[in-house]
Amino acid sequence: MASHVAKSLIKATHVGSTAKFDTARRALSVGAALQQKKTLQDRTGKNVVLVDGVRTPFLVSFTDYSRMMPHELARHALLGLLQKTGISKDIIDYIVYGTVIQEVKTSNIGREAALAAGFSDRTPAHTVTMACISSNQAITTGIGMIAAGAYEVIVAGGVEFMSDVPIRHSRKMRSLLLRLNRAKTPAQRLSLIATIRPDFFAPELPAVAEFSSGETMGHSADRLAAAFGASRAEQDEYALRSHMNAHNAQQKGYFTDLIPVKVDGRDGLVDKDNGIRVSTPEQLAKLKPAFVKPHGTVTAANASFLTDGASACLVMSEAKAKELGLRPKAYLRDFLYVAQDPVDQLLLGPAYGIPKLLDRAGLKMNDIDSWEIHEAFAGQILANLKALDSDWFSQTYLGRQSKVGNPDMKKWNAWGGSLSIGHPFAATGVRLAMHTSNRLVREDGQLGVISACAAGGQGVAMILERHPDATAD
Ligand SMILES: CC(=O)SCCNC(=O)CCNC(=O)[C@H](O)C(C)(C)COP(=O)(O)OP(=O)(O)OC[C@H]1O[C@@H](n2cnc3c(N)ncnc32)[C@H](O)[C@@H]1OP(=O)(O)O
Repeated sequence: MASHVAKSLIKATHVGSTAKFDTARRALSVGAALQQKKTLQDRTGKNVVLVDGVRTPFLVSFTDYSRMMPHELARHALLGLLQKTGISKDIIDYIVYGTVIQEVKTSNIGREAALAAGFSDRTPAHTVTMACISSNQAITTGIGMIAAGAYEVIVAGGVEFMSDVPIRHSRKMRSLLLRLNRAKTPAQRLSLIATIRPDFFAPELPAVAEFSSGETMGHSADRLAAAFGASRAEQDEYALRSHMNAHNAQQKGYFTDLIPVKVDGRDGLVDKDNGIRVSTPEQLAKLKPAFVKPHGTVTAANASFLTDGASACLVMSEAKAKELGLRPKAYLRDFLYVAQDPVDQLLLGPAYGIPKLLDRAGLKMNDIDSWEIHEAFAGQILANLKALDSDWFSQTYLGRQSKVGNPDMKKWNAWGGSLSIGHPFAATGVRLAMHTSNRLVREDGQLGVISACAAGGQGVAMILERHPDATAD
């Protein structure tokens, strides 16, 4: 850190630019405060930075966004990013965008959103999907593109829209309709129509469920919580903590990643998350199990709720950010993906990813100043915490000699998490990155870890390091 600051100061002095000198001086004072803390080596040769990021308010599905289309929400995120960073569309080389449940008409939603936002038709865009870690995948795809020297300026993000999902005809009906389309004579058509039976009309609704096992995420979370001995009371307590932390952060105006959305037909702007709801332990205890009935422990309040929302962030090399006069939030220092048994360990991504990431970076739990861990379910978080603190789990599944231990819970999701803020699957990764970056500034930290589980039994872990120029606005 100190050498980086010194280099930028020397460079600024050489070019004689007042603005650059001010930036370097500011960096020096922040850098001096941070120099006692650990700094990580760049692994890409490009010092890739997260310049800034935004998200639409995350709304409970079937509320204010319900009449929109997902690419419109994504368009707001892209335009909001341009407005917040003050950059021109023309400098964006490539857009990588995540979505999980695709709207069939806009399957490459990154491209449709970019066109709707008025980006040049010469700006390529592709859509990635990796369940709840899709926008992490978008960010890390961008890092790879920059590291490879293919592109310099990347927009990464994601959108999820649970107020409208594709509902299919049954397989029998689909097959019939396709064959009808190919029938050559009225007689052939009539004989096909004569095969229709009542069960042809049963629609296929998409489920938040694992394809390979057929089990819903909620059911799996309930089994996981039971396996790790996370009680209903502990889950409710964790969920309440998430809502209280989010409420506090919302009241203090910490969610500076939010960009307001104008929704047609609605007065005013949508400018805050609407799922944050501080309840009481008594109210929470009254709720019935949502998935495993009647004895399960996962309820509507200790599960993340179905959410609509979109996010976008700007990723480039540090040198490019300097050239453009931008003040990055954080270095994107390292990342990795993990995959494990999608039946019994479906939601244990953080328990696998965090130790591996820390080991690779030579860090311990207490080197981390800010944890932003996706809260799919309170029971899933508690299971991951118990796994991280278990020698048995570490020896049996991670090939480590001992556990990595417990994080300092004061540093864990201090602004709430997906349980309270919401979880539009493919948009959450950017929210985690922005809350990490902004918390590092407000809490005067240096290193932040993001981790999340995802359907398919996969997971991500990433390390961000505060940039000396970062502000929390
Ligand atoms: C890797 C991953 O991320 S996997 C995770 C993927 N995400 C999921 O699987 C989403 C899981 N969540 C869900 O499917 C749904 O939110 C469910 C099934 C849990 C709940 O859905 P619904 O039943 O529609 O929830 P709804 O909002 O109606 O709440 C049910 C009840 O709980 C109450 N409730 C919900 N949240 C709270 C809260 N925080 N405090 C107090 N009460 C609450 C509601 O008021 C409602 O009470 P009522 O029945 O008296 O009106």
